[in-house]
Amino acid sequence: MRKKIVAGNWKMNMDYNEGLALFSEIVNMVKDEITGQQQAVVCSPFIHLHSLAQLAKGYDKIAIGAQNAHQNESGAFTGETSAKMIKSTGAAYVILGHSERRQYFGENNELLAKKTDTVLANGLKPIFCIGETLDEREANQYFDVIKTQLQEGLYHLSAEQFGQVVLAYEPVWAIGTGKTATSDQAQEIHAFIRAELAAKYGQEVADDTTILYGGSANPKNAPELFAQPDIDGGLIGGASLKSRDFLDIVKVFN
Ligand SMILES: O=C[C@H](O)COP(=O)(O)O
Repeated sequence: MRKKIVAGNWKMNMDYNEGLALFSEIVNMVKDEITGQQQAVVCSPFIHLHSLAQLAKGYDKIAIGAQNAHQNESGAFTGETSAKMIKSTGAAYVILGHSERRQYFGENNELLAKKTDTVLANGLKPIFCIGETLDEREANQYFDVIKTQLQEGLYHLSAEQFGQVVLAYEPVWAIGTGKTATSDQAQEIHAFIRAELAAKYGQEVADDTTILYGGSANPKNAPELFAQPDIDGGLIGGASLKSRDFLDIVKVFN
């Protein structure tokens, strides 16, 4: 049975103290209100990781993640953060290939394949993002775009390695725009992704892979999105910055 996950992506928000205050609220709510088997993950800026991991100690329903990692193990890469450093904070997940990294920092599938290897080698789980832009959707290229992102970014992994990967489908046109994919649109792509995984790795691996939806998800639309058979949770941006909204989304799986 695959894991249900609701991951918050704080992006470049929250100074150190604001982040700790928000996370403390989240931990209290998770502890008191989560009755299901779902996992809440908070992906914060690097500066918060260690402190959040300390606050989360002893609560298995909440885990910490980073939003990026360098592809090299260590070295002269001023300003970068390695997977080993992230692991040492107590974090368990790393978002890779978010569309903002692809768009603003030039991250392509080839680079993301290397980052995935480094993250896995350090015992972290990638939350690997894929999804089409508005132009690609309007040109009806979205299935091809997603297939290529999977092939070039992840298909070099063995089935065993792939078992550590969480996927996040994020249509770029729905991120931060208030324009959510309909549950039917999202389900169509999630089912497509799962069929692709079955063709590559077999049905068992496909059935065990958690595939999140991201893009203007909120407490109102999450119940319908998460009710779809192939949507196993969400990668939440804006709504993860408010503890009540984030928790209400996590609670959809109670
Ligand atoms: O990583 C999260 C996604 O980019 C979604 O962001 P959003 O919920 O603000 O649209």
